[in-house]
Amino acid sequence: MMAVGLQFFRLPPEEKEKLYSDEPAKKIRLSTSFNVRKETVHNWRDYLRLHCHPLEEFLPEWPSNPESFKEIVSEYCREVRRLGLQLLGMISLSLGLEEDYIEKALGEQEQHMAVNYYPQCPEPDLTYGLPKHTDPNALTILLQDPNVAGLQVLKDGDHWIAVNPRPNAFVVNLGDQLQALSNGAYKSVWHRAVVNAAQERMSVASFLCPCNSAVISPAAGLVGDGDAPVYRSYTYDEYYKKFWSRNLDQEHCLELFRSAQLQ
Ligand SMILES: O=C(O)CCC(=O)C(=O)O
Ligand SMILES: [Fe+2]
Repeated sequence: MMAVGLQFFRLPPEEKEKLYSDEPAKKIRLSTSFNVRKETVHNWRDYLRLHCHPLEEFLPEWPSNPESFKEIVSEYCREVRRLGLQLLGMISLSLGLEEDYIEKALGEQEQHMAVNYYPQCPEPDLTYGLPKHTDPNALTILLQDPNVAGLQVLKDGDHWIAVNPRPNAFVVNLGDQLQALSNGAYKSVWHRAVVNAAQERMSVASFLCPCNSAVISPAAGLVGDGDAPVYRSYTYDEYYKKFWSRNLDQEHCLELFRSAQLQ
């Protein structure tokens, strides 16, 4: 997966330009930074963003250069989805819910992928690959460059720790929707990617996302008995639009969805 991703970013600019777009709603696009339409300070990142489910719907539009791209990346996407759904089952159980609770609550989940490419940066102290953010979706499965560190997570709200790559391991991030569904029991982690002067870096993030019409609210089994719902109900469509209308490093987007009683 990493190798074919890197081959893609090594293509000549004229070839890559055909896929360039800064329109967040586009389902297949090559872009840069995070949201160049909104932000005033750009980040040191290029990324290829693909919608991946249902595969048959999107595959025809995926890059056909490098030649092996579609085959390798589609197999990767299928496997990652299987893993993600298994994890959601385990997370449901860990909350004392039915194993299929979260999967049902999220509806037929979309799956998006960001193939991130962070070039060597001559002045890494002046920028980020990705600034501090939480992922807006439900669950993120991140494959890191095995040889170059860069991911950091915020611990106890006040210091950053490096999550260095481990051979053959994924990093799993819980996103905003699992924080909401679990009524805050699971936290959507603040994380960022730093860049360095010596080496380029890659990461591949696979995002499982609720279907747009899914109504997200704290699981009924987790509220009551003195535990008020921390978040109000909303559709994922509403959440996702709000997320992309903002800058990445503002306050937690979920803060805007707190229930009225608790504000
Ligand atoms: O490059 C990384 O390690 C982090 C990527 C990430 O957080 C994202 O794509 O949302
Ligand atoms: Fe992220």
